[in-house]
Amino acid sequence: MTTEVWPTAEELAAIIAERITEKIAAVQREGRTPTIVLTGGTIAIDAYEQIQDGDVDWTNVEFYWGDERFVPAGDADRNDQQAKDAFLDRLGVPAERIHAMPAQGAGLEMAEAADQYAASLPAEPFDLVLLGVGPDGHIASLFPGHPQLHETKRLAVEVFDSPKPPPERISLTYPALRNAQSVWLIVAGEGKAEAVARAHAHGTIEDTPASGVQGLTETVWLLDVAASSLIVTA
Ligand SMILES: O=C1O[C@H](COP(=O)(O)O)[C@@H](O)[C@H](O)[C@H]1O
Repeated sequence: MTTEVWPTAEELAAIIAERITEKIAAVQREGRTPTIVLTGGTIAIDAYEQIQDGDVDWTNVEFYWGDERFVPAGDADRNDQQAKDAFLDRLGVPAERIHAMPAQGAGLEMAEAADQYAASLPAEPFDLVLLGVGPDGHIASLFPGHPQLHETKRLAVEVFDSPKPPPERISLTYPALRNAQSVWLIVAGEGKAEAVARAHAHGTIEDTPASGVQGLTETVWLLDVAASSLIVTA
């Protein structure tokens, strides 16, 4: 695991935007179609807004989500809509490359929606999973103390009681999130400092879900100074 710290949230967002573009370009240079799992959250959206064309074929990237709010398609609360508004539409990513989680109102119960999404995931590891971290240490929609933390079979699950609104969500589980070459946890702000410190020290998945996800090749924490301020170094 590596941790990189940047002076401000603005600088962090710019670096995340650059790194995402570089990662996608590198996978495309290998002759493969990159598979990227997007997160919601404040720093993620700030970063997405700064993503530029770069040396990337944006028509040849598969985008998935780590979690989604189970509200109607197009709702401003949806993580997919926020990403479309921030960069996917601007860069011309075709609809067939955007693997959004099913929305409320599409005729599926939440458990069916989760299972349908799980069935649509690639078998090969994702190239990159991006994860925001909540002040309580949650990642995707895996919240402290919730039973979804212990799911070992299903790759996506329904969440009926998210402590952060809206309450109904779908989330990838650890088995899906860990099936990734690179996992980047992106975190800004003092309000996240305790959770970040726990994940760097004695945190468990029960109290700090962010402790429980590692990439197959790399796990990188990208932080601003405020979010890193309580990490205890030996
Ligand atoms: O609800 C969610 O929250 C987290 C973190 O969001 P933030 O605004 O505190 O940065 C996010 O990672 C997750 O995808 C989202 O659904």
